[in-house]
Amino acid sequence: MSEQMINDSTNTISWKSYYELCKPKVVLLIIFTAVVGMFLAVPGMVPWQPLVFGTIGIGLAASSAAAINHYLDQKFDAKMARTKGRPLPHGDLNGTQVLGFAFTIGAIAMLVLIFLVNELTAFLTFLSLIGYAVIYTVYLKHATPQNIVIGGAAGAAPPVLGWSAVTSTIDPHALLLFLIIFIWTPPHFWALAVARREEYAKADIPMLPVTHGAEFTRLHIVFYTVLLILVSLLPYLTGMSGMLYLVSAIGLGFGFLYYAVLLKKTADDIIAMKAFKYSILYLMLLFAALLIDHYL
Ligand code: HEM
Ligand SMILES: CC(C)=CCC/C(C)=C/CC/C(C)=C/COP(=O)(O)OP(=O)(O)O
Repeated sequence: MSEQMINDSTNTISWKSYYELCKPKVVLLIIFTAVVGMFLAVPGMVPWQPLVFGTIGIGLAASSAAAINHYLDQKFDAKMARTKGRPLPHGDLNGTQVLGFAFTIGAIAMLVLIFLVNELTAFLTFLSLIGYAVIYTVYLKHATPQNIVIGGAAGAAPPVLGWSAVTSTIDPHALLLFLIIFIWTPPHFWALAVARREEYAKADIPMLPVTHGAEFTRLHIVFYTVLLILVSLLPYLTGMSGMLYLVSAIGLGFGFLYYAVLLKKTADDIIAMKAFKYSILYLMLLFAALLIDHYL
């Protein structure tokens, strides 16, 4: 192989690795919930500046948080099959490269939000970034099985960030969207954690199925899913959304409950992974329903 070809393939690997640091699929859904927040903030079309610069700023901040999480978690990631192939434990990038990348895109995010969106959105986005990348990753994750319940606040922030990008306010309706993602996070994560409990135990991370057992966690998944169905009715009950949203929320919610109850009954890890995958589809479709309903 020529030197040129080796260089080309090394470059491809490193671009792929930087991309992977951003947890692109998670960040894409985060961006979608933020954009829905933007659209719901106004009756007609969102002005293009907060739409474009808000999306870039929030997306880069979330990617920066994800890259910092890769840096701070590298020793734990190396111990789990699901995460040991990540760029740091796998040796594709070194710590300096990862931190350099995270701080660069984090700084760009902040500059874009401060100068091209508004200071409130920049401040709230910074809080979310620190909330996930530092408070959750360094402290909560290793301190308590309630880690993701509390840490979920950072992941639930994007609709509030999107809304404030457009209006420069923290709107009570945006807080309803926050609440939905906040309550969605435990069943989303615990479904995966139940299936991967042995790996979390091996890495010594006190996730709920490790500290309180799989059965207790499955019960909590059912409990939070019922709570999620109730909370998801609030946009309709407060007059923010209409019939299409209500029907979608109920249908999607009972779909989630079906998996939660099936998981409780069967205690099957394959069902746990199905419930986890459904949780992602659920959030995507619920926010799509909010968006479509807004323009009906
Ligand atoms: C504290 C909060 C959260 C925790 C602990 C959590 C945990 C996880 C974990 C462990 C995975 C598996 C990743 C993998 O296999 O590499 C995952 C996947 C995923 N999460 Fe979450 N999550 C949280 C919040 C969120 C939020 C707020 C969103 C979006 C709004 C989200 C969207 C996703 C998506 C789309 C995936 C699938 C990624 C893929 O297939 O590569 N998560 N989550
Ligand atoms: C807007 C903004 C700045 C928000 C940042 C929020 C953000 C990127 C949330 C991601 C949530 C997530 C994937 C948690 C899993 O972490 P984990 O370490 O438990 O999972 P892992 O084992 O897969 O790394």
